[in-house]
Amino acid sequence: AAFAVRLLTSRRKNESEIEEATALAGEAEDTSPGTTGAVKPVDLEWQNITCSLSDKRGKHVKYLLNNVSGEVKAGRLLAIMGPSGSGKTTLLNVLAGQLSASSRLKLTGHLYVNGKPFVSSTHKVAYVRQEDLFFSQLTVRETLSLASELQLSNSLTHDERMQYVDDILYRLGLVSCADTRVGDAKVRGISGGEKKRLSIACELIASPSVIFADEPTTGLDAFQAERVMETLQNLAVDGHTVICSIHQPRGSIYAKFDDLILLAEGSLVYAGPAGDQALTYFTELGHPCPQHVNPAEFFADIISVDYSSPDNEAKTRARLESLVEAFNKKRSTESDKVHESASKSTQGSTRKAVLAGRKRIGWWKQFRLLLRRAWLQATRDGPTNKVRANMSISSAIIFGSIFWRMGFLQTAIQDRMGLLQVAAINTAMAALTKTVNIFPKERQVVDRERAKDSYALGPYLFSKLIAEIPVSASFPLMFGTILYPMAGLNPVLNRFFQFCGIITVEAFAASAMGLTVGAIAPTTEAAMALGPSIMTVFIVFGGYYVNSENTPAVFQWIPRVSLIRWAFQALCLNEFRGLKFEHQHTYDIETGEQALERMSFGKSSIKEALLEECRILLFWYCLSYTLLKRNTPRFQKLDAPCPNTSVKIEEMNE
Ligand SMILES: Nc1ncnc2c1ncn2[C@@H]1O[C@H](COP(=O)(O)OP(=O)(O)OP(=O)(O)O)[C@@H](O)[C@H]1O
Repeated sequence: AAFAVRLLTSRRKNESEIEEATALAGEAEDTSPGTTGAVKPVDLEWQNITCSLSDKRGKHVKYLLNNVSGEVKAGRLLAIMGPSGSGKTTLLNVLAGQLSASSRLKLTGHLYVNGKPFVSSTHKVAYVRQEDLFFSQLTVRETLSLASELQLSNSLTHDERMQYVDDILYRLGLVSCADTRVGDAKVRGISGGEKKRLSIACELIASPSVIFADEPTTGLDAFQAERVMETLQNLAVDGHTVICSIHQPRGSIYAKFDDLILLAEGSLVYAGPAGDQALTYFTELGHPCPQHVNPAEFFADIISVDYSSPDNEAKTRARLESLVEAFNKKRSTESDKVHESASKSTQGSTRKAVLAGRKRIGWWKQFRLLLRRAWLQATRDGPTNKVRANMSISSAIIFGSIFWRMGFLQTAIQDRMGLLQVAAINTAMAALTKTVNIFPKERQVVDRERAKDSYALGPYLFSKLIAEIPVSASFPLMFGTILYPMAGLNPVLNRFFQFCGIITVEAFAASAMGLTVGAIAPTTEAAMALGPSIMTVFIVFGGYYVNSENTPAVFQWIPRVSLIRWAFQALCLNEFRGLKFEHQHTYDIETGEQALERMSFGKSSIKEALLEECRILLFWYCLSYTLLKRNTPRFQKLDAPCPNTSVKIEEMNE
């Protein structure tokens, strides 16, 4: 059935045939829930959407959207245009049911899906955001395959799934770059336009009926922008309902729009068919579009307020107000007809409104898929791994040269302790900075995927931990293998292995702390500032600078939670037990055990210190889990307007 839809719709583009094709898809979807690719036709209608912003004391500040109404039918491409700050993204978010919740916002209005009131929990929409975020080391095909495995029904065989992915690659013109890695700032991957089309492709996997795209051409050159819009147009032709916000598109792009909404300062200036009808409407109001001028530029000119001088501002504002008023008048005369057609579509609709709620795949399957992705991401990230390897080797050589063959003189006791503290700090810092550098960006991708209910947080965090063990363990091992013999640490083979084991566990604890920092901090920059600051406190209470017995009572909890302290303590116990030092005076330290007594480590064991380190690791993991869970995005509720809202808005306009 899916195939029939595409064949029918790609060859014949007139509306009645699209209706026929989408109806066929709808029926197929109703009878066979495992089918992919079928698009249920969805008409959206919204009435009197008003979004107001108030200050902290609840006083009204401004309207982000002011009594906005409109509609879009299945198989049509609607463009929302308007100057910057006019409310395009806000309207798009409201229609997608994804306006971020805020106590300062109040959202009222009506939203209908195929004539039925919108219910957020049962509606599935695709939302292509402005920023394209992916796992950079996966290829285009791998990215899509994983999305398909996470989002599609279990009843599909591997071959069917691959066929489906190939089909989407083909439809979105991504075949030529299917096996190219997505790439990032460090490694060049696919182009900006290809990234945007990949974003659309990922959203298409679940065959959403409605596709929202927020400024899909921003940052693209003219050719790429044209291709992206062509893709959206084709999707509309395939039966999807497509709504995008866009800034001043060029003429050839404007020609692709079926419907148009013009917004200015949150108010409607026009809503209706694009093309000649829109131009005729403005001509009738005394604003003809000059010949050979791009209509999109013409609209931008007449609905923008010019702030270059008070005179210009007054003039352009008066023009804008008259346009808003004229459209309100037009709308109020048409409103009776709109209500009639809305009630007809409610009665006529026998199919379910939109995509039915999809069942998420099982925990272990999620874990396996995410483990594979995390593994590919960790092992393929050559530049990052190379930098980490170079850092581990060079810091080991530098510290090894400074603490070269320390020997067993009295002075070597201080040197050994200094080196062990430096090793603990270096290991923790390297693991922390790597995580806080990468995780905030990865979190954005994960947040988006989780908003689509692709997987749960548990399998994600667990798979990340497991996948990173071999890669993350290799750097402390490199560091230890070079440093240990250079510095002449305890020359027993077993002690060397324990040294490597301790710093590896510490690296994981620091990495888990990095996850928590990344979960709190809004940006990578904030995480990079916060992470090392917290670590500095742990360094101060790391056992070397302040003896735990001299720690003021109020701070005594800090050494207990300091991952540096437990790593340092374990390293000291591993190093000093059984060592003998040359001594001349009675007050000299003769044995390693005496040195440990001085540090107040005498009564503890490596096992106990390692257990504490593991507890800290677990604590940071659990905290990251809780914080990430709490950060699940919340969306603003759409309330019904008060009966006298329209009066209030009219009063405000006056
Ligand atoms: N949560 C919010 N709190 C306060 N102000 C907001 C919020 N969301 C949006 N705004 C304000 O509402 C106005 C409309 O914002 P919106 O992002 O919808 O505009 P836009 O037309 O998409 O702009 P652009 O084209 O520049 O992206 C702007 O003035 C913006 O600052």
